[in-house]
Amino acid sequence: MNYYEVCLLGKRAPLFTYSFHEKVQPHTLVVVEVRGKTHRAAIVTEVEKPDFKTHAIVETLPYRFDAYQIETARFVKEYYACTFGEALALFEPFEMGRSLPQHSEFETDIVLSDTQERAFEALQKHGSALLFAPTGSGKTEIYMKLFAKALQEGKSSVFLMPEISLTPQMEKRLKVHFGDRVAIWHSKLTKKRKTETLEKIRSGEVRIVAGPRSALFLPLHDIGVIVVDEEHDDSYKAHNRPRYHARDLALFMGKKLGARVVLGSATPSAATYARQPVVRIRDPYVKTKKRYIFERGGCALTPTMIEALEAHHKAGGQALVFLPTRANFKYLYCDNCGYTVECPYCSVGMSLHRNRRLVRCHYCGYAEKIPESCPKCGSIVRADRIGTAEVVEQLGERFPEIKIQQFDKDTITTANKLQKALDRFSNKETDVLVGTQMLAKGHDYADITLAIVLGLDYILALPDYRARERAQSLFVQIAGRAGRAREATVIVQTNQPEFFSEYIGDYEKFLKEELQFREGLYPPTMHLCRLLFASKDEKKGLAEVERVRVLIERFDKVEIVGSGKAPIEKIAGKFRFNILLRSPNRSDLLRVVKAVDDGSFEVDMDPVDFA
Ligand SMILES: Nc1ncnc2c1ncn2[C@@H]1O[C@H](COP(=O)(O)OP(=O)(O)OP(=O)(O)O)[C@@H](O)[C@H]1O
Ligand SMILES: [Zn+2]
Repeated sequence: MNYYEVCLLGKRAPLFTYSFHEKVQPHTLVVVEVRGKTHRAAIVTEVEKPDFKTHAIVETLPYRFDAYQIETARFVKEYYACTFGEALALFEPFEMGRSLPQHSEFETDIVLSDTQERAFEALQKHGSALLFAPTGSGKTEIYMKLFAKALQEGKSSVFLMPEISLTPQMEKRLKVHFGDRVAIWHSKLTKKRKTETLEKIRSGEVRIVAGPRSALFLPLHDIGVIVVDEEHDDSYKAHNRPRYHARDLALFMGKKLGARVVLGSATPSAATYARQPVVRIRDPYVKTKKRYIFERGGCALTPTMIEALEAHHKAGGQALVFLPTRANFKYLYCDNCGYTVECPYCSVGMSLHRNRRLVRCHYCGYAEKIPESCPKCGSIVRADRIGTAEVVEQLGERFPEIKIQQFDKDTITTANKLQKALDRFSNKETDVLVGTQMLAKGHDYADITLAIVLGLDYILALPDYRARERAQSLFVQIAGRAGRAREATVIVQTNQPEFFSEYIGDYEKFLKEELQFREGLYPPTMHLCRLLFASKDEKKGLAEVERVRVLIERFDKVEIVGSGKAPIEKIAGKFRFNILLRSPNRSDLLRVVKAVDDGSFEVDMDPVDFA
């Protein structure tokens, strides 16, 4: 009899020992029984006969995880603090005994401009690099040339994009050049489609997979290129265990695989800009004129905007109206001057607790009374605003002849609805899209001549160290959806117009200043880790936080920025608490967290969400 330690895939469980009458290779997929229920599991190692009673493996399956998948899963387990089984469950294993696909010739008709060609060549010089290029500069064309080159070398490619809202249009563009060699992968595919696609990947028919972060984990043969488009986007960070960041994992996997990693963005994250070699393009592919109008005032449509909507519609143009997602937490902000109550210690906006009449920093816990009027301009501060539905309604009443589509998570709930909404926009059955962050990402429509941007001040006031970066990047990305082929107007409602106008056409300047501001406080020079606690009993929860805080203090290695209640104090009947840790040294942070981690809290390394 042989004995094996196995990990239960996707389970927060320790390794278990099972027996099997035959030899089984490490990393093979198996089925085991735990308390009468069957589970998918993977062989971790062979072990000596244990002195306790073991059960037999129910079945071995003809699938195996590759060495790079195992190494990446180990890294995820250590770095993002989860079990090996949870980490490994991210991956789809390879099929055993499947012969490698034949390398077939591939001709491409992708023609890059000189500027694009230079960037393409420059990217070849680096194992990984940032392609820092404005919206509409043809990053997608460059990626496609990279995929074509990989194909010519008999290699596969992974093309990550932040959200499935981008996949339908991208799929069309990719199919033109790659036909059936390309497949789209995302979590909303039907089970049948998933099985079919996986089979095509395993057989080598599909050599390019495009999709959101889960597309990183497929059994593609011989990955030569990994592209992370819109690398600045937060949706690359998983919000559940394992809380990995797909961009960072792409870099890790690229090294293991010897694959080239290209991170692309018009508005790269400050961290990537600081860490990666930069390949720069300065101009869009089609240079068009863009006019910017800044308007002060609250988050509402102004007469200028309404006139512009009508005029652009009459001229046959399409328009976008952007409003930020309703934040999960409330914060305070002056409608008149844009003033935000900031924590004096953390330089982030403080969140509002109206019933307690205070504003509190949820990084460090510092609190003060809600100011009765804005300390800067004396007018009344407020914390409410309108959403997409209200704007759609307002516009609908005003212009019954203009066809408006609400474009946010409330209305676009399925892949099918998304496809239909985008098709209607593309066919000009819709004139105006009114939406949230979903609008900002990568869409390429030639006839958008007007972009209206509301509520950027709310983003600026977010209690988040990346508030400025998020506001800037949204502004540039939304503006970038307009004027891709025709002259366009961008109307921005903000009480801090200088903050946006200063960097128009020069995002790099913003990044440099932002990095200076963060020096010694926030990433990339400092690393953050957030510990999340939840408890039905408020007192017990607080005591738990206190206990862990005291343990961490003993190490004297990492800074405790703050601890206490989370900004969203209660979810699903559970009180929420957090501890925010900071250190210039990642391994110190990991070591301390590991030493105190007894499973009673969630660990969020490199958090992007502070709610
Ligand atoms: N070399 C090229 N040949 C033909 N068309 C091109 C070329 N480069 C760019 N274009 C066209 O210009 C438009 C913008 O290009 P693309 O969508 O690739 O830009 P992008 O940099 O990916 O933009 P974004 O950052 O906004 O996603 C597209 O419609 C694309 O087809
Ligand atoms: Zn603070």
